[in-house]
Amino acid sequence: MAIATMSVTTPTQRVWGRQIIQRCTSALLKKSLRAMTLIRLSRNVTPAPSHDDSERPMIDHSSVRTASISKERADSNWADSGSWKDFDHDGPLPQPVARIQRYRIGDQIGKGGMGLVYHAHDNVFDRDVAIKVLLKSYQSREESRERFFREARTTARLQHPGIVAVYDMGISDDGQPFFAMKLVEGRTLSTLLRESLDSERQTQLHQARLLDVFARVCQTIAYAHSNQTVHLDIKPSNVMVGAYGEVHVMDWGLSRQLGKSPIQSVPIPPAAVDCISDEALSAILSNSKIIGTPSYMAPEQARGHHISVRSDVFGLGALLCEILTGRPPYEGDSFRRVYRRAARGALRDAYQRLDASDSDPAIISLAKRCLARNEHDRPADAGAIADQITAFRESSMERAQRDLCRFFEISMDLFCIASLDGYFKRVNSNFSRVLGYSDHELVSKPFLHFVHPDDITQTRKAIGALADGESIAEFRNRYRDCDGHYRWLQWNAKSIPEDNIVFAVARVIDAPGGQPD
Ligand SMILES: Nc1ncnc2c1ncn2[C@@H]1O[C@H](COP(=O)(O)OP(=O)(O)OP(=O)(O)O)[C@@H](O)[C@H]1O
Repeated sequence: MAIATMSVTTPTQRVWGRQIIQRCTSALLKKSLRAMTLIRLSRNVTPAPSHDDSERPMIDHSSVRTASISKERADSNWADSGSWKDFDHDGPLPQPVARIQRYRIGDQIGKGGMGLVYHAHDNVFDRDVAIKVLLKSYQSREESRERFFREARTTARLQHPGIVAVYDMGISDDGQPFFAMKLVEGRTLSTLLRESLDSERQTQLHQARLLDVFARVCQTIAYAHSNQTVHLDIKPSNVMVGAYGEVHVMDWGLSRQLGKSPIQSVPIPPAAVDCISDEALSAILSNSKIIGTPSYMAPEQARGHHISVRSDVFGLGALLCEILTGRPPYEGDSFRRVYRRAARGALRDAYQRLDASDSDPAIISLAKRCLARNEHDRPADAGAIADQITAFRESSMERAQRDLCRFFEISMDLFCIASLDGYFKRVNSNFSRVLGYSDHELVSKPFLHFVHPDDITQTRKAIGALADGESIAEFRNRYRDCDGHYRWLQWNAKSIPEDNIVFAVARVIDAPGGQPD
């Protein structure tokens, strides 16, 4: 393999030569870094929270919202964010904070369709927890109380790292139904998606992280499916991502145990969806007991037909659609418009947006299959989607590793990965061609061992700058070859401080006479 030895002669050519070196080396660095990033993600390395993260509130206050049902659902854009539950609306009166001897109740951290969620301290175990209290307007209704406790029981029964642990449930000292659960300190996926749209963080890296979250949601739902449980309300606001990357699927309030707790919904005939007036449709829907969130809902669920694990598969497809395109499958300026689209399975717009996204075709195709109008055309269950995501990530990792090896070996340059503690971790074959040492000799001694004594100080300075997080360091130094001669190298390096490593590319810039040109 050729070794890059520039033999430029005139000053103009020398400048041009340096520019080429810089351009080549930084392009190579960029490619290798991208490959390494994919490898890190595929290995499921969870980055430590950034400074950005630590400065945010620990709890996602942005998802506190008023969940209104009946009247407001008809004329607001509620369908984009709210759940449409088969129970009645919340009253306007403020709810007194529940009193429970065991817990010291703190700030309200969220409000859902059925309850208020508080930060609390468990005096018995001396730990912080979240406490959900049934909304006051439902407290007198036996059906609502039963539904609320069913949510607690279902969540407690499903024991999985992706589902919050429920610690306790009961009636507060002042008569309010409540349950206590693990406090998730993090943000909802809807907040993360909003951030990625708002900022320049809509990068390949960011999308890969979101796909990682999606894969974990699939695994959690797969576990629920293996326990005959369907969630039926999968959407970004029901996924919480903790400060250390843990992913929780929240809000099992609408879930059903297949065969045990069927939904007694009243099917809506296609003619009703298409032809009747908005008012008549509202009246039918109020009595239909259909559950879910129309923007993310499978057609059979929206029409009140038989639901199955494949209805959740559609919900996962809807989640993936929002990750890839920034928007859910169905949108509209009124609840009823969104509902009609969901009931008809009007997915053309979603498919077009998916096709236009710059995501990998394999992932786009998976999203479209999950969103198939006919449930039998969808993957069989969440486990099947999790398998496909895993296969995709593994093949991405293999590709990235292959790319990295290729960059290493086809490079005309000396290409290495070094750790900030002063050792090469990996060098390409050009090192031994230029310097004459074996790879083993190069990686087993500190790299300063090979550097000319007069260049050690400035080499240390460059490494120090990289360790301090400076992005690219360019410098020159002399390396001693196995015959005791020194070769001038021009370096371009970039550090990945969180992994304690440096990528570096060097070119030999010996000029006749042994001086750098
Ligand atoms: N265990 C928890 N730890 C931290 N925050 C929580 C926890 N449970 C819920 N929350 C917060 O409270 C909010 C309301 O949660 P809840 O489950 O009542 O309803 P929701 O899923 O947001 O809404 P809906 O029931 O209308 O779909 C959540 O969006 C979340 O921000």
